[in-house]
Amino acid sequence: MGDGRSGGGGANRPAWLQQYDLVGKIGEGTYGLVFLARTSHRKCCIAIKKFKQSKEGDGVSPTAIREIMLLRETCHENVVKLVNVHINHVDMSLYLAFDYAEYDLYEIIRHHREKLSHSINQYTVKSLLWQLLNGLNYLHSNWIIHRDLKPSNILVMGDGEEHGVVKIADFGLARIYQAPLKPLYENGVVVTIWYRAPELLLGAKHYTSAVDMWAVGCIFAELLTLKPLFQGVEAKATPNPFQLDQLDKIFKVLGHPTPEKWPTLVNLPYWQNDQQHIQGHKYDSHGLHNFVTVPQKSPAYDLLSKMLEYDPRKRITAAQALEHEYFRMDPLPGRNALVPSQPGEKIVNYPARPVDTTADFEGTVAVQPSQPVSSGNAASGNIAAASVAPSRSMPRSMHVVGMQRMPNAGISGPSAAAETKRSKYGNAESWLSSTEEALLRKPNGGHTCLFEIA
Ligand SMILES: Nc1ncnc2c1ncn2[C@@H]1O[C@H](COP(=O)(O)OP(=O)(O)OP(=O)(O)O)[C@@H](O)[C@H]1O
Repeated sequence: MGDGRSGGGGANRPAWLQQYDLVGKIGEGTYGLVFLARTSHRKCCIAIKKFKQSKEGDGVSPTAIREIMLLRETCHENVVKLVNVHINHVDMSLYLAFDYAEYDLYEIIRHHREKLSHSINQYTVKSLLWQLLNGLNYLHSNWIIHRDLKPSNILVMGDGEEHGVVKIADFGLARIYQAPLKPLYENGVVVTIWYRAPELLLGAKHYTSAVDMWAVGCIFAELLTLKPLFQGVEAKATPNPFQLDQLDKIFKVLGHPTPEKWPTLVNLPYWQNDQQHIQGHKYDSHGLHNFVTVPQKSPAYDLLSKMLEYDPRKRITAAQALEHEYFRMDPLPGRNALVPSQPGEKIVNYPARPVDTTADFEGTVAVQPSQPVSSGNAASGNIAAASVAPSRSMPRSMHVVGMQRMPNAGISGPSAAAETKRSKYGNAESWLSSTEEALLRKPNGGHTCLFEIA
């Protein structure tokens, strides 16, 4: 690399970008692009997530910056490490650099379904779930609710010291997305609703960490069956349209929710307002046992049904789930989820992440001068301080997958408008001292309750 494609090229490259050699684009989500890069000195792999600008071009909000500062403080083996943050003052776009993970649950499940045509072994399912719950328990204990858990956000490390270790990605980013970054509905990007909890689908105004446990239940079922459990068709109006089809899919499996079993159901807006489809329509439950491959009397089934409990206050918490009998019986969960479960069992070789090597970065300017790449972690709270994770596995193969080439915005210096924004938002460190965010509310029935949806 270092061939000039890496973000505007040569000597003009902003200081922070010079520590990375771009390999290519590895993905595109609702809010941005994800790139694979290597640190120039140590050749560690890094995933750089670039947030696209909203149509209004509002840039990065103070709330987003404050939120990112909090994310930089998180440190747990099962939570992906945010190693660096950069803001491009030219257009106030945001770059977050994370530890790179070769696999994710979306691709692992897909590989089993489409290539191997056999289920994921019990040890791997249990180890993936165990680690996911450990990471989630850490986040919830630190008042962070993910809000967008789905298989593509659950990463798994490739070859190396952390082989087979699960890393939760994209946690806390929902708060950054809220404003001013907007989802790109107009560009045809689909927001997955398959893992969304019923209370949110029914218009609940409060998030609790129980929404993440619902998503974990859906992911657990998908690991067992290789198929998404509730595959609703998304309603596309903005903002927050009523997702009737998703509720329909859930009710068909789990039966109609009742105020007897879920007392606060009667307060939910869509339960109150949509008499015809929701209250009035009676669903006969087909029963969860008809959709999953584990016996109804097994600990796995018991845990799954506790995760898919309608009433968020009764839904099992991550801490409680970790204590469940399922994790105390053979096969016991392990740190490397990808090793064979029994001697003699064949190891599954999952495909390396495809990389579009034709894509390139846009030029960027750091919030403050970056420090040289070092092996240690940077001082916390320093938004642009460079810190690079210990060596990561390199992708085993690189190939172009025919994605679109990114436009190159260039780095010709900030515009007057950008200068105004820089003076408004550029002093990132000042946000660290700001503690006025009402982060802590009383946990509700064991679940962390943090967010109020506008
Ligand atoms: N740290 C990382 N290492 C390796 N791949 C990553 C990393 N973070 C994200 N990815 C991958 O990049 C791709 C795009 O991720 P991104 O989070 O932008 O979108 P998404 O999860 O597919 O959708 P959404 O935007 O709706 O969350 C996904 O395949 C994801 O697994």
